[in-house]
Amino acid sequence: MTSSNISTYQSSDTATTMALSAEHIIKALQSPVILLSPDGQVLNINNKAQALVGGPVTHLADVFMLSNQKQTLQTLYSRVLASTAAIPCKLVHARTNDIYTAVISSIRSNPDSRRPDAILLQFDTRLHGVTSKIMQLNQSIHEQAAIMRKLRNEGLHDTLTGLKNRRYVQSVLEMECRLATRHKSLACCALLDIDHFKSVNDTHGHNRGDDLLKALGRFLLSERRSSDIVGRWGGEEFVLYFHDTDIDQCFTLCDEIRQKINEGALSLEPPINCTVSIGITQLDSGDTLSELINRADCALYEAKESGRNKVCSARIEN
Ligand SMILES: Nc1nc2c(ncn2[C@@H]2O[C@H](COP(=O)(O)OP(=O)(O)OP(=O)(O)O)[C@@H](O)[C@H]2O)c(=O)[nH]1
Repeated sequence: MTSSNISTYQSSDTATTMALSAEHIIKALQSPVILLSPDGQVLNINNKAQALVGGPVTHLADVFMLSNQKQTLQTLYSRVLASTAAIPCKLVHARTNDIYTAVISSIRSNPDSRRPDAILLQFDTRLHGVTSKIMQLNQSIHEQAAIMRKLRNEGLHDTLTGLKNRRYVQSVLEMECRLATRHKSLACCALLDIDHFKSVNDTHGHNRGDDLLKALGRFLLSERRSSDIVGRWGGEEFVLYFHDTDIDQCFTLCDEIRQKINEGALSLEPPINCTVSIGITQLDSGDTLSELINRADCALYEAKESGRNKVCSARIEN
């Protein structure tokens, strides 16, 4: 499910915010998870759940029925709406007749609210430990919902490039660091800096410098996979965050970006010669945001010092 699908869901603004903010958390979980609206509409589904149900799905009832014929999914939803505790259930896949064990629980941004903002369905073949994982996820969603509300007030975007701004990326990466510690997730962070940007301003003027920054922003967005995060870190520096990506894959992705920029992919008219240097690092369990960024920054420094127009990778100290 893409964020654009999610944002078309209009019935509850809070549910939409939660679905968006839950996206990273749900993706990081090791078991199949579906986030539902209170009427069973699918707001978010992670890759593991998609593999289980056989592809994207818009409504839970399209794929599953309850294994107990006397109940309907609607009665299950009613029980969940009335309860704050997780409820175990068994679902039958309508196409394969396979039975799945799952836990379904309500998510409330306000614990006093009678109606939940969303419903979480987590499948588990072992079931052991699922409830505590749901508690963690609920907590994370609440933390994220609070951050998202704060960010909404303060502005999420960089006004020049339209990319996510530094404050937004910092908040999201802080959350990613906490999740990585809990769930051992695989991810990489990159800092990208335009080479000799001062001389672009000096030679072509500040407005053309701005045009270059905007073109680079557009290009980075076009190169981004749907799960990646791209933001302007400041000045002529950009930050990229890649989920489910190890350091070798990150190197390949970033070196492709570097090469394309070197070959004129920014399509400015009239053209401006531009190269970039990139420092990359893999997220390490227990990382703080500043540790992660410092490593990427050291690698960027190395790329600049060793001649620019290259990608350098930071090693994690043991
Ligand atoms: N046009 C424009 N220039 C900016 C903006 N933000 C920062 N800059 C300029 O970016 C330049 C950065 O220069 P330096 O930090 O010396 O770096 P550099 O010239 O890119 O050199 P290296 O990074 O070492 O390759 C400065 O001249 C800033 O004024 C902006 O929003 N628009």
